[in-house]
Amino acid sequence: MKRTPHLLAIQSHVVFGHAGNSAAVFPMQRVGVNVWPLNTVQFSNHTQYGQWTGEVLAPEQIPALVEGIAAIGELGNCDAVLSGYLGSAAQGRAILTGVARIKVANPKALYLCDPVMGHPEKGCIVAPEVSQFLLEEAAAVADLMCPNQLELDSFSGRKAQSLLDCLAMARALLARGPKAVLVKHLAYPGKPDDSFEMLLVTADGSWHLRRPLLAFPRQPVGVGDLTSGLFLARILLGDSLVAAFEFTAAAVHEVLLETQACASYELELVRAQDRIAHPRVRFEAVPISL
Ligand SMILES: Nc1ncnc2c1ncn2[C@@H]1O[C@H](COP(=O)(O)OP(=O)(O)O)[C@@H](O)[C@H]1O
Ligand SMILES: Cc1ncc(COP(=O)(O)O)c(C=O)c1O
Ligand SMILES: [Mg+2]
Repeated sequence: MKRTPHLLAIQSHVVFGHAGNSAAVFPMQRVGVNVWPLNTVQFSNHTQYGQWTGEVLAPEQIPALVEGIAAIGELGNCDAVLSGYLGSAAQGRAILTGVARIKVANPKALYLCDPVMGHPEKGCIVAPEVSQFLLEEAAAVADLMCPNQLELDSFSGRKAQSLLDCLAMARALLARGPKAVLVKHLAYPGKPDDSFEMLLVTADGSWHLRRPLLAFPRQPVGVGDLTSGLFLARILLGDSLVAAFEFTAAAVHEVLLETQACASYELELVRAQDRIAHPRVRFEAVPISL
């Protein structure tokens, strides 16, 4: 029997609704991965509501929890680490310490870094030290990176001018160390208004994918976290990078269709669970080159 992969997911938790681990853990479990959630914050709800209660985990707790798993002899079973929103560069460095410890226990373990920087227009931006940490320290260690356009622009220090420009920017990030860069959400002058686009860039090639842009009265939150979680889960389950990319686009689109049909602001993950595991739609990743 094939072994079920294990994945340590280090990101935020919200009590109500879906963002961070609260958007990613259940879908990753639903597709067949054992998830070890390590919650960097526990908030009442995601920050786009403009108000919340809760606490941030002290950075030293991250390596301490990893050591606890090592002490019971389970760390070698960790196949991957996923990290998302960071409260501080110190929390980021604590994650890298944990990743290094896990790579000693299991040299094949993968690290996916979602370099969450938030949206200035949504009033959620990270400190410059966090952006700098992500580019200068996390990119060198990460096997996979999943920025959105804003994060890619921030890494490049300029705004993308075209699709080929996005490709060049993703390649520049790839050159800093990751084996693959998934741009979860493209934005560039000339992009068709009715499409939502993503890009996958690896040493072997680059692929572009389009899916329909759905209308929402308020943009749902947690879509990026769902995207990076499913992408890593499918890679652990044996998909190629391109197959994982296509699966992720389809499964996320299914969640958004369900969410739109329910006129819900929060992602309808429970209602969409069978569609996550077995997406009915399919989007093709089309090879592109400079
Ligand atoms: N097919 C779609 N139609 C409409 N909006 C979408 C679609 N797919 C994703 N979105 C929205 O696009 C945004 C996701 O991209 P972005 O915000 O750049 O990434 P992240 O979720 O990591 O912040 C979210 O606001 C999400 O709700
Ligand atoms: C607590 C928390 N975690 C993570 C996120 C990231 O969500 P997204 O996937 O939409 O970038 C947010 C967004 O508001 C949040 O409030
Ligand atoms: Mg995000």
